[in-house]
Amino acid sequence: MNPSRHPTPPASPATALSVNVNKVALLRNTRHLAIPCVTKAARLCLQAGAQGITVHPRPDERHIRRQDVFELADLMQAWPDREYNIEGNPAQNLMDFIRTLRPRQATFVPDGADQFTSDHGWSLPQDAERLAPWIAECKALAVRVSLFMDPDPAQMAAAKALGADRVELYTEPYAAAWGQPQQAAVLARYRAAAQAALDAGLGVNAGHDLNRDNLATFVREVPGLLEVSIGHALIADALELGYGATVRAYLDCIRAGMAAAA
Ligand SMILES: CC(=O)[C@@H](O)[C@H](O)COP(=O)(O)O
Ligand SMILES: NCC(=O)COP(=O)(O)O
Repeated sequence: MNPSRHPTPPASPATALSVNVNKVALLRNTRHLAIPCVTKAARLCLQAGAQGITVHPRPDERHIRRQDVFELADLMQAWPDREYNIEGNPAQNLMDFIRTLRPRQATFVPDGADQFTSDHGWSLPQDAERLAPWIAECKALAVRVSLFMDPDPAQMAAAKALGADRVELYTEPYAAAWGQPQQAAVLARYRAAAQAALDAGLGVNAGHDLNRDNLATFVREVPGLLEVSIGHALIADALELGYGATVRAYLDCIRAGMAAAA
């Protein structure tokens, strides 16, 4: 489909929304019926204005399978103004996808093969030596590199020194603190980590357990946020509201956060 014929998305907020479609694949994998369709979900999210699609093809293929990664790459060819973000551990299966598909962004996540979900970032400088060649290879392929990191200001300069373009702040601790007495203190850590990343010359992404309740505050409070990748809560909302209305609701949350920050 000619991209020029796609519906014009609403005015894009500075913070891009990348929809993670892992959980569409998880539901699909529970029957041999190819529904719900992962590429249809991605297309509907893009049509509603999502600026990107994210997948995390884990080695056990519990949700996103190799074929999904390739079919989504084909879909993204028709949306040249949107971004494809492939997440994974470069020590496992990620680099084969990067070499073959050259997505706009690769997000390095230090997950073990059988990990329940992502629950921590890289440790720098401890992980630096082994990450450096993978980062260099991605850069040589013109693939932007984002490192999944805990909100630790002290590690941001090392991420930049490694050649990373961005960091993705792991936001589960923020989501867990949402509405709790410690919310302000936790949010202050993310502000400090983002500012340290910006000071080091890194772009700032964020993700994990963001949702319609906690997103606007995070966008308002965290400086320089370029992208949020959101899957679990967004797909859960889409089961109730549909993909289009859900994506528009999340874009509204981002806009509200940007407006409050202005
Ligand atoms: C890296 C991260 O926080 C998520 O993008 C990750 O994809 C979640 O993985 P699951 O969808 O398997 O929980
Ligand atoms: N990098 C975070 C992501 O892609 C989605 O995380 P979640 O919203 O499924 O927790």
